[in-house]
Amino acid sequence: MPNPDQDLQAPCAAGAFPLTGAWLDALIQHAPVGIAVIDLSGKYLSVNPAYCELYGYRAAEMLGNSFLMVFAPEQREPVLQRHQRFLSKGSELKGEWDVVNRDGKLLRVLSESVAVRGADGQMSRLVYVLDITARSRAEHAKEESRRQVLSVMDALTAHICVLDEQGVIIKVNRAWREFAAANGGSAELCGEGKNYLDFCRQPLAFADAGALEFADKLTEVLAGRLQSFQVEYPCHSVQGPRWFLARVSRTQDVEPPRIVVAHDSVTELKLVQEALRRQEAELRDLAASVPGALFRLLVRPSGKIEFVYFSPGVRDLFGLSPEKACGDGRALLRCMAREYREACEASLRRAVASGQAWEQEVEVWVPEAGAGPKCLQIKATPKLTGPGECVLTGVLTDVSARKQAETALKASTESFRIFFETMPQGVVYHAASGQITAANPAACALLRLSLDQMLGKTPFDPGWRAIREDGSDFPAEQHPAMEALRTGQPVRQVVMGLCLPEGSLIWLQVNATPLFKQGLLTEAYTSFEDITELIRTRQELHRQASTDHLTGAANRRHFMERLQAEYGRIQRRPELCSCVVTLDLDHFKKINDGFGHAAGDAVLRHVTLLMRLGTRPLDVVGRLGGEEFALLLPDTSCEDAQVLAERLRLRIEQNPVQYRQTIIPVTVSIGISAILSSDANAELALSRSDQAMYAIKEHGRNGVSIA
Ligand SMILES: Nc1nc2c(ncn2[C@@H]2O[C@H](COP(=O)(O)OP(=O)(O)OP(=O)(O)O)[C@@H](O)[C@H]2O)c(=O)[nH]1
Repeated sequence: MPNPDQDLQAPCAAGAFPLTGAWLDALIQHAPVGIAVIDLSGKYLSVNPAYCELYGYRAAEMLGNSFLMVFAPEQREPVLQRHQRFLSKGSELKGEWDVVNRDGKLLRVLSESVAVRGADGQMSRLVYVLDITARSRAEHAKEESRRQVLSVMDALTAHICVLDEQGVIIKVNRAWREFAAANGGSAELCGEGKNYLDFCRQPLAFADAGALEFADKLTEVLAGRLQSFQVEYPCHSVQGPRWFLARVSRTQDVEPPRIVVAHDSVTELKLVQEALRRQEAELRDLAASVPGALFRLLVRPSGKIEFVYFSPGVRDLFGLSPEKACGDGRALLRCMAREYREACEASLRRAVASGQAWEQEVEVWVPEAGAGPKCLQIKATPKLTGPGECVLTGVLTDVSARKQAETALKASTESFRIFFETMPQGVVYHAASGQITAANPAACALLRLSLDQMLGKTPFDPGWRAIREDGSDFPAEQHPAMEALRTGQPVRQVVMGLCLPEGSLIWLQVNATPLFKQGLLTEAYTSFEDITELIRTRQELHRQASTDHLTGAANRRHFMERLQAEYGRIQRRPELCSCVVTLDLDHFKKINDGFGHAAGDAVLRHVTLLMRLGTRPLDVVGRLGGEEFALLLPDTSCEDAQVLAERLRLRIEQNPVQYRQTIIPVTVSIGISAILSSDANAELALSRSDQAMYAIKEHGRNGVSIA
């Protein structure tokens, strides 16, 4: 805007214009610009057509009226003052003004004034007015647009600069300035007025070797041979990795041409891309390491099923590449028998409808992927992705081996069950506690018990009295099952007598085997068979072999065996005391001779019976030969043995043998000896008792003597 004060200080040039009325009128009427003459008070003295047209008034409406009519009310006072100061002091008055035309429309005018003196000698102002509204608006719009461009540029996070065709930086935005300031003072090198091309050609300008390539391409754009290009480059800082995308483009339809360079940070994008790439790589590794094949399939709203992903494992399963498997779903279906296809599709539809996992086992036949049918397990999770559209992600696993094992196991289990049920041997399973968990029918039959009566019982149950072959108790903790559970070792061929609830005694041969699960001893089973007949036969044979057939007493060999065993026991435990007794019939020859040999035999049986009756079951009554007998008295002192012998002697004496009608008196001579651990052998004790017995013979017989 012109400075009114300055304008008014200018010297008045009114005297320099020799105007006459006619000349002035002609000038005003024909001038292409608006011209008016305004007197000191502000009244129009003259207006030309162009002036009237500019403001939209007729000349009659203006002449005689104040020129302030074309100003907005708030401008009128200062405008009038300037007008009057101009005329009173004299000067040029020019500048741009905002005025208002008759329609109230705002106009921008350029005016220039000169002071002229009229014929009456009064000073008037002659003003030339040019409508510059359009130009002003255009300039304003341009300025506005420029400001907008700059503010937009400043608002952008991209670093932007505008170059001229020589590469000189005309404008940079705020981000550019800030980045330049924050990165090693490059503001001096790439600020406004600097040549950006020169900057790019410096080593380490903003990137590495890519900078030269960038500069070359920029040169092409500057020369107009390339419209635009973009290049991504790393520009890492101490704070971390950074990447930028530089975009260069040449403006079109703008003169002179401008080149816009924008550097966008794509670090975040790059990091996300990098993370995605890593994730995808991990997923690929995972997919490759998963046995079988990962897959993803899409069920369209139309019901169409499309495989959209397969991991490379599909090649092993179907002999197809992942691409082929995705592209040709039918190739997969062709590998399935019809019933599997239908079952598979039905279960898939159910999973999609319910949102539940899709699980199915199918048998496939893939000639390309090796011989024989395969059993594949499908497991997938559905996820709705849109109305009626569902994606299922899952895994296909070859479970043929497992299936075969299951089938084999099933067959084996069935075989075992049949075997278990029908085998003649009894089989009983014991838990680690010893409790019976299973028993086969043979076991029930052998033990005369129902399954219910057996389950839960242990060898410690009082109802199970077990004995050894020698008649001694078989402790429950030594039961083969308990032995196997305790030691983890199998126990073989143990003979066990079982006193059954009904009272009978059966003999079993028992084997026990520990069973392990994952290295832990969890149970044991016993198998047994009835060997009662065998044992009885054996016992009979033994009895026969060890028994004197006439009297039923132990024969000499058996008696000596028992004496030997007792001697061994005494040697092991010298604190114990056992005795051996020798008993010889007195004058037996006379009985034979007097009553006959049969009567002698009867006497021998009679004495044996009395010996049996006078001793304990664990004592051994033996016939050593002829009319000589012996007793083995375990855990018996010499005193006790003497009492027993005396009682026996008396009983024999007082109970003569009745043979037919004959009473045959019998007496015996008895010798006693302790079995000493210090003896060199078992026979020594017998020898001492013999000597004691012979001593009695020598002293009249029918007596007892201790060695
Ligand atoms: N009836 C019978 N007699 C037998 C048997 N074995 C041996 N004898 C007889 O037993 C008799 C034993 O006689 P001796 O050795 O002289 O003894 P003893 O007559 O009892 O005289 P002392 O022993 O001195 O009192 C013999 O006559 C044998 O024949 C047998 O199994 N049955």
